Amino acid sequence: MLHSWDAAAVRAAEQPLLAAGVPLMGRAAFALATHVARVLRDARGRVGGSRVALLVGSGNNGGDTLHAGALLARRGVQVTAVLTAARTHAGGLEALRAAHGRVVTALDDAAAEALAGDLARADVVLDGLLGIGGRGGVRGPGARLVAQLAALDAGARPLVVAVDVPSGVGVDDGTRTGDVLDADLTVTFGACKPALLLPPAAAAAGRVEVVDLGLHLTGRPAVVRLAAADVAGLWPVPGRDAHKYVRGVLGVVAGSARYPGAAVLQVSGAIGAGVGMVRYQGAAGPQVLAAHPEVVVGEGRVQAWVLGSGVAPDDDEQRARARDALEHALAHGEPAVVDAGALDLLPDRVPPHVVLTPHAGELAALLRDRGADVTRADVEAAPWAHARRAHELTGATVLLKGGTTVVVGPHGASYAQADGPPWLATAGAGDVLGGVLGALLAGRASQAAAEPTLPAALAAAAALVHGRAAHHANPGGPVSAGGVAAALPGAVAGLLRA
Ligand SMILES: NC(=O)C1=CN([C@@H]2O[C@H](COP(=O)(O)OP(=O)(O)OC[C@H]3O[C@@H](n4cnc5c(N)ncnc54)[C@H](O)[C@@H]3O)[C@@H](O)[C@H]2O)[C@@H](O)CC1
Ligand SMILES: [K+]
Repeated sequence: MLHSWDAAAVRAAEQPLLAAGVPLMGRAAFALATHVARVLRDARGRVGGSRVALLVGSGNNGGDTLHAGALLARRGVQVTAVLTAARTHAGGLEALRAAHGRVVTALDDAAAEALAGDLARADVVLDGLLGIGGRGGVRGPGARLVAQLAALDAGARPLVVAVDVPSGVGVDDGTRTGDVLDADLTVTFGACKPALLLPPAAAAAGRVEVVDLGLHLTGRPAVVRLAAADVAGLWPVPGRDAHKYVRGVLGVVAGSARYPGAAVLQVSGAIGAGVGMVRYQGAAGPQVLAAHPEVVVGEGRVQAWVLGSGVAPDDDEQRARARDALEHALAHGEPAVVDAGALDLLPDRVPPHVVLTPHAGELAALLRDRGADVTRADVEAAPWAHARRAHELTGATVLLKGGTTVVVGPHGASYAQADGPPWLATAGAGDVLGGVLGALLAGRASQAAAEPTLPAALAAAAALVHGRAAHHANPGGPVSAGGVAAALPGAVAGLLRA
């Protein structure tokens, strides 16, 4: 499990150590230089004689970068620091000069332009413009340097190591403003930051290395990412005396005569994830039974529900079934996944064991229905903020689908999972995910209703398993939603062994 902490929490944790004279910047710079040396060795086969350029901003992030540059210069690296602000960390600058590093300034756009060639020839560029003190996108000549580097062809671009965070990202909310230099590696200090997990900023971070500075971070982390090893603790693994009812019965109200595929895929997801039994309601019964003879079609007792996938707005019959099921679930404390065509059936407030699974467009519509002036693009620019808003407005746990899945529950529970390959962006994949999550909620129904933050953890686990199954389905290549569902049992088994 990877925890991230916002800038204020990191600063608060640094304070007592700084007061006690612990050389945090020295530790950070040493670790940074060690990682950069490793990058140079891996990419160029040597450390001494290679070229490193430092993009240096006005604060301590620039200080870290200069101190690391000094350590690299002492190992024979040709280091050039580009100072982008009138103010520069004095100790860092002194250390670099003492180590015979080259120092140039880019205090206006013309000077920044003139350095384009120098930067492009570097083996590695360290992005030390802004760290946790950055506000908004990079401004001033630093922005020009970033734009020049960002415009280079991938093959001609130096490797980029971001210092603490890629400069210009919203450290605490994962947004990004203006040009951000995509890093190959981010070396982050003291703790992971939300921007390194959350979309869209996290895409700029590359691989993330967290340097332990000995900070004592308390309270709830801002955003968490589950790892493979966390799944076994959340998964409803049957005991020796289990039977299908104990293991959980999932009611599925999905698909229609026109869209039977959504129902088939959702049921495949639930069965692949190991649900005890599925009861299906809707017009796609024949197709569901043809694919899964173990399914029972019709009403009956269930422990949890999945509602709305592939249910068209004009399908009055299926919408009525979804509405009845949702009312039943709410009246009886049964967990429910509410997807696509059932999202507009939600009452004003629901408990957190109701899990909404919208994509960005559906989340925007849900927020608009509740009076917010929000577009799909707004949601994509700030997914976490909008998922939180939806949780606050409805009370539900919210799983926002996307390349990185963001989950928000009560008491500040937030997850960002990036486990699937981009190939997973394929028709029907979301239906499979709903089935997986339904299986988890059915298997742990009474706990999910009693522990307000458990549904969020289960939703994150479902996203992780779904992503893993996509890798299993066809490593490195295209996948179909059906293929992902078929790969689920193997993926789950692998994770339970992890
Ligand atoms: N406090 C400490 O002892 C430690 C701090 N560390 C480093 O210090 C960093 C934080 O340092 P600071 O608080 O000095 O902040 P930063 O270095 O992140 O930057 C703040 C400076 O940038 C300017 N600035 C803010 N937004 C800008 C924008 N959009 N465009 C251009 N300039 C902008 C501000 O005027 C300020 O001078 C961390 O990210 C980390 O790299 C590490 O050395 C570990 C220990
Ligand atoms: K940075």
